[in-house]
Amino acid sequence: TLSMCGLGWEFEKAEDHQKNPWHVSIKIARPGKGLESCKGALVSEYFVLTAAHCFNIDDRAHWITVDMGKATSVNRVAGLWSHPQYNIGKLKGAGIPEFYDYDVALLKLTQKVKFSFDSRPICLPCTEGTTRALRKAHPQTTCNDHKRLLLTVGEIPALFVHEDRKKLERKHVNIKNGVKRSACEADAKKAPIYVNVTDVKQVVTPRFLCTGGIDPVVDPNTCKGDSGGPLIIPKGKRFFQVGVISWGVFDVCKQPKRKAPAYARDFHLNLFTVLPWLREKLAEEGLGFI
Ligand SMILES: CO[C@H]1CCN(Cc2c(C)cc(C)c3[nH]ccc23)[C@H](CO)C1
Repeated sequence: TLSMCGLGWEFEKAEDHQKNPWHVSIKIARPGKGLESCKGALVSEYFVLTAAHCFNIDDRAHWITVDMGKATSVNRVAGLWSHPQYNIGKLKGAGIPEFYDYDVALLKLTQKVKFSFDSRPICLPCTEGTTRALRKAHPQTTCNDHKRLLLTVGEIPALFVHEDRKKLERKHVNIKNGVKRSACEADAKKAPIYVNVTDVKQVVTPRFLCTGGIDPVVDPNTCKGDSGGPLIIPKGKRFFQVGVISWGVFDVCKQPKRKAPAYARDFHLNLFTVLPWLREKLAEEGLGFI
């Protein structure tokens, strides 16, 4: 059966996880070290999409658990694949301690997820599910059509989900994909660890979407703990993932009392820039990449 992606249960009484049935919480329990947590999105029966920086090179799949919100089970992980071009230490030689290019990873679960009210995948770009969800279901619909329809030029209304003590809160932001894009990206240089950055393009590569700041409106910012969660475009009562939350200039959760500065921006890995990798890794998942 063709499972419908990106469908949330919108009734007011619906539970958080029924409204956001793709939202997952990821825990990494490294022996002898603390617990690290990240977020992710269910994208098929076996796979969760998240950020590569949530993991270390020597992390083992069996240290990772995936919680889909239902009190009962947590899911175990059979495999972890970070994007091959992800390398957080790549620019250390240039005095840039953290480099987030290609910050995306896929986790394969040990058991197939039974889709339900609480667990259902989000729509990925350039899949048949997205064509149907965009109600453009004519066979000529191309991957470029998806990009044109979702990543329009200008300020794009989008959202991410912040999890606070098991409560899921939707945060509404604007992707700066037009004239405001360069100002958004320029604020990356205000990050303390980027003091040695001469050209912002060294750290804000073409792989990123930019949100945050106060223009056109004050955008909420991400926290470190939001890493790996989806950046979502709501369209016609369906939800489309266009990005993965990667990094931010200012961690609002670290200084909750302090108002975020105007230069607080957030950067998200643009899924349209890693399609060959997504197609390859998700080839067996029946998503019907176009
Ligand atoms: C460029 O320098 C910064 C890089 C990352 N930042 C941490 C961080 C990560 C890792 C991931 C997400 C989603 C974040 N949202 C807000 C902060 C934040 C710190 C600043 O807090 C240093």
